[in-house]
Amino acid sequence: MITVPVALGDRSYDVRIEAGLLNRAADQLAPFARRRPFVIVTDANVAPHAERLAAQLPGSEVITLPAGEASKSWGHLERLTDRLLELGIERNDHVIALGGGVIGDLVGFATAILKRGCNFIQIPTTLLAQVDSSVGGKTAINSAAGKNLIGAFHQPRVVLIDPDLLDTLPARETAAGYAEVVKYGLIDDIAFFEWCESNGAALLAGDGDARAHAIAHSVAAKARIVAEDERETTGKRALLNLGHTFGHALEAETGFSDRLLHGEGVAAGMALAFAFSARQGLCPEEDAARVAAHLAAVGLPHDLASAGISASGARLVEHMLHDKKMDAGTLPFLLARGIGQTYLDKTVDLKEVAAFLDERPR
Ligand SMILES: NC(=O)c1ccc[n+]([C@@H]2O[C@H](COP(=O)([O-])OP(=O)(O)OC[C@H]3O[C@@H](n4cnc5c(N)ncnc54)[C@H](O)[C@@H]3O)[C@@H](O)[C@H]2O)c1
Ligand SMILES: O=C(O)C(=O)C[C@@H](O)[C@H](O)[C@H](O)COP(=O)(O)O
Ligand SMILES: [Zn+2]
Repeated sequence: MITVPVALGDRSYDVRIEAGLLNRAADQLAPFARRRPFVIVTDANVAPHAERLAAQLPGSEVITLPAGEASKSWGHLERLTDRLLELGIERNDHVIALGGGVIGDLVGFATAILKRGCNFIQIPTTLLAQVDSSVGGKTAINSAAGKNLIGAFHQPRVVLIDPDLLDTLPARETAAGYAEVVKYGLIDDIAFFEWCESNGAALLAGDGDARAHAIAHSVAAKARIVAEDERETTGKRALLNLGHTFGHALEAETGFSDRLLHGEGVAAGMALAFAFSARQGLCPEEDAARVAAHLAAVGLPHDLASAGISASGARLVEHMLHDKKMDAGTLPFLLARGIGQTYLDKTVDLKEVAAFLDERPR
C-alpha cells in the first residue's frame, strides 16, 4: 500500500492507495467506526461498488443520488442533509462519500455544514476523483451564477483509493480525469508531462502500472501544494486552477451538462491558457502547440472548436467574472512561461482575453 500524508496540523490525514482496497475497506474504516453504522453516499452508476462496501459494514445505510453534475445543487444538498439528519448523524460520525468528484464535493459540503461540521471519508471511484478531487478539502455545489460558488473548505478524515474501481469507468470519463493528471505536469513538473506524453495512451487503455503511477504521483503533488496553502491564500494552491478559469466558463456555457465534462473543460482550458500565454509573448509557441497536441492525441478537447463552443469571447469572459479568484475587480489568471512553469498573473486585461477567444477557430 502507498500512503501519502496530507500534512495540515490537526486536520492532517492519509491518502491510502492500493489495488483491491475496497475489498478490505472494513479494516481501513474500523478506526473511524462509532456507535451507529456508517452511512455511505453514492450515485446510481456506482451502486454496485456501494453494495460491495455495504456488505462489509453491517447495518450501514446507502443513500443513492442521481449520477451527474446536476446533483451538485441546492435541491440535492437539501435532500441529502435532510436524510442525514433523519438518520441521526452526529458530529463525530463519519459519512462515506463513495463516487466521483460530484459525490465527493456534495458530501463534503453537506458534512461541512451539517451540525456546523461532521466528519467524512472519501472513497473516490473516478480517475478524476482519485487524482484530484478527493484530496484537499475543496467542497461545493454549483449555483445559477456558476461553478462551485457555494462551498467550504472541509478536509476528509482519510482517503481510500482503489485503482481497480476504475475498471468499470466509461472511457470518456477516464479521459476527462486524465486532463487533471496532465495538469500536474504542466504546473511545475515537465518530467511528469514527458511521462504523460509517453504513457498517457497506455494509461487510458487500462494499463495498471501506468494508472498506479499517475495516481500516486498526482496525489503526492496535490498533497504537497495543499499542505503549503490549504485555503488558497498565498497563490500556491491557485496553481491547481490551471485551465479552470477558461474551463469553468466553457462548462457554464454548456449548462454544466454532459455536453462538456469538467475534465474536458479543463483540458480545453489548459490548452487555451497556454495559447493565450504564447499570444502575449510569455511562453514559446512550441510549448503551447505541444500541450494541445498531447491533449488531442488522447482525444481530449484542446480548443473552443473541439470543446463544441461557439460563444463569443465577450460572453465567455462574462462567465469568468464569477471566478472565485476575482480580487478587487481584477481576475488573476494562471498563465505559463513554458511547460512546467505555470504562474499566477495579476495583470491580465479581460478585453485581451475576449479578443484572443474571438480569434480562435469555431
Ligand atoms: N474538490 C476538488 O478539488 C475538485 C477537483 C476536481 C474536480 N472537482 C469536481 O468534480 C466533479 C467531476 O468529478 P468526476 O469527473 O469524478 O465526475 P462524476 O462524479 O460525475 O463521475 C463521472 C461519471 O462516472 C460515473 N462513475 C463514477 N465512478 C464510476 C465507476 N467506478 N464505474 C462506473 N461509473 C462510475 C458517475 O456516476 C458519473 O456518471 C466536478 O463537479 C468538478 O467540479 C472537484
Ligand atoms: O484543489 C484545488 O485547489 C483545485 O483547484 C482543483 C481543481 O481541479 C478543482 O476543479 C477545483 O474544484 C476548482 O476549484 P475552484 O476553486 O475554481 O472551484
Ligand atoms: Zn478541476
